[in-house]
Amino acid sequence: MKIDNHIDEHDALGEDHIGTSSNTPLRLDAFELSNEEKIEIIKDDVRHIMETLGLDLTDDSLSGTPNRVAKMFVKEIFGGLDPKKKPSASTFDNKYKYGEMLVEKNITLYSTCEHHLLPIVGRAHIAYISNGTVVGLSKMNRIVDYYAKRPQVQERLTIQIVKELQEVLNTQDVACVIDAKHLCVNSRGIRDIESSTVTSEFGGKFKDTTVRREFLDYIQLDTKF
Ligand SMILES: Nc1nc2c(ncn2[C@@H]2O[C@H](COP(=O)(O)OP(=O)(O)OP(=O)(O)O)[C@@H](O)[C@H]2O)c(=O)[nH]1
Ligand SMILES: [Zn+2]
Repeated sequence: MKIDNHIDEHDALGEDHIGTSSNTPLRLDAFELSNEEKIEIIKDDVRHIMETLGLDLTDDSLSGTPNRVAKMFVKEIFGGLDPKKKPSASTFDNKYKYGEMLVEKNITLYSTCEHHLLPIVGRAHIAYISNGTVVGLSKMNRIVDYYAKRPQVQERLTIQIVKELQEVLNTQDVACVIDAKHLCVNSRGIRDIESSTVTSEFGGKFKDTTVRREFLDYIQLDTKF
């Protein structure tokens, strides 16, 4: 079981099928269609859903919706399924010998729940301790955005962000906390508007309680979003 154009270096497809990896579960033929071909197919699918719901697609407010939704899926909210969109993370030597943790906090997060295809909205907080390499600050926000733009569960998203940065920075000493609202919980089903979900992944030195505490103190998790 192998694909040539795999979605990123963490995605060994075989592992997904036994449910033990943090990879996005992908079909073997995930990369056979171009984005334009995907848009054409999804457009028909959305039109079919709308017509099944009884909507009149000749109405000028609705007629453009299938195309609009298809483009939004492929190019925007699920754009992180396209490996070409993966941000290249510029790294630099830690010439200044900065030895403390660096925290990039309150990174705006928009993702989509893979169970209901409803939005997940929140904040990601990242920390790392340099092992000789530093990464451009904005690249951390870009990595969050790339992995968020997929159908996701918050647990997997958190782990994918940490794994990516561990690779970019060549160190295990990376941590990520995500605090997010799931509209599938807030706006339907149980309809609990107040609840949010916190997930975390602590690698290397962040497994130490004092180091972890320092990170958590910096991000003060009562941040509202
Ligand atoms: N673990 C986890 N669960 C999630 C995430 N996003 C949504 N869910 C949950 O996925 C579950 C899907 O459960 P189902 O019982 O199949 O779906 P449902 O009948 O729509 O459930 P309700 O939301 O309770 O109405 C729900 O409990 C969601 O709250 C996530 O990121 N992580
Ligand atoms: Zn959901």
